[in-house]
Amino acid sequence: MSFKSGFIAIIGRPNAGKSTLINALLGQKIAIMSPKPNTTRNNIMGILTTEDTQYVFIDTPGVHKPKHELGRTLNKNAYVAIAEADINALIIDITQPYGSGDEFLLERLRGSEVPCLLLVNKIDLLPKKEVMERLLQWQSVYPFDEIIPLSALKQENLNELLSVIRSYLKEGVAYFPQEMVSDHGENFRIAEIIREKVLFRTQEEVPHSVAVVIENREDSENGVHLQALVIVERASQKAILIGKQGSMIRSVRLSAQKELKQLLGRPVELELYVRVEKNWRNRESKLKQFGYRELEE
Ligand SMILES: Nc1nc2c(ncn2[C@@H]2O[C@H](COP(=O)(O)OP(=O)(O)OP(=O)(O)O)[C@@H](O)[C@H]2O)c(=O)[nH]1
Repeated sequence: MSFKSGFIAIIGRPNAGKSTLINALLGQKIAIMSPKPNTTRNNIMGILTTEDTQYVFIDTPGVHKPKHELGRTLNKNAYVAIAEADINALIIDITQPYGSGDEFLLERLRGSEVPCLLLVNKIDLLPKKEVMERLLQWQSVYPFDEIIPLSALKQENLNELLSVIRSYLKEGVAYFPQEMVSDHGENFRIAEIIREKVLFRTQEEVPHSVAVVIENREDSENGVHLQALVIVERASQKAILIGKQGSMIRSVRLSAQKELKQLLGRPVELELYVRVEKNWRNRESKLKQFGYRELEE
């Protein structure tokens, strides 16, 4: 059988399940996931290489109405992924009604000449009959090349999805070595895991105001010593994040430490510091410093 390869942009509104899907397809955590919208802030490649195919999935930030410079950068990066992909895969949360956010994304996709798939996610949450009704509605709003119902969380229909994607890929060589699973290095994944632990423990504006930067890393025979900065926008957010007698930051630290030990396969000692950087989401220099680069179109 001939070898095929290509880039598949996974796009969708915040919370549709993009990161969950990519992690499920790869069988490991490439991108953090949370119930908070706009969890993903970078385009992250998840690379799956099988005997006959290399799938390069691009997990993109959820497209939304931006309120900050950060939000504008996130949207822009999703559009760059659309423009560069060999296949666009729009993922939707079937439990959410069709709305202006979807229309906005479809407008973007209309300009693209590559195949466009609709991935209908979270089918585990609705009765089959209702899933069918909603599929028909979606069929009427856009000429998708394929519509694939699935559950990223319950890992339903994922093999079917891979074989459909393969049928649209062109013959070609592998872009990346077989063992490579992501374009982001280990320190990126470490910072993201810490941020995920914060997201799960905070509400409203706090999760959106947090960035994590690895300040120092020392690897030794005994394990890994990490110092990380957790950045927030206001002193009141810093107080929330530290918690009563440091209880919140301690809980974040312990939970992150546990997962990092698994990721690195060695003992991990994590130190966390909370710092206020006023209004960082609107400051270009800070966005760059914290790793949120705007991609070139
Ligand atoms: N029931 C159910 N929940 C799902 C499914 N897929 C994802 N979720 C949940 O939906 C939430 C959002 O998932 P993510 O994968 O973080 O979504 P995302 O599209 O990457 O989100 P952003 O990064 O905000 O753009 C999480 O709480 C997931 O557990 C699914 O198939 N079924």
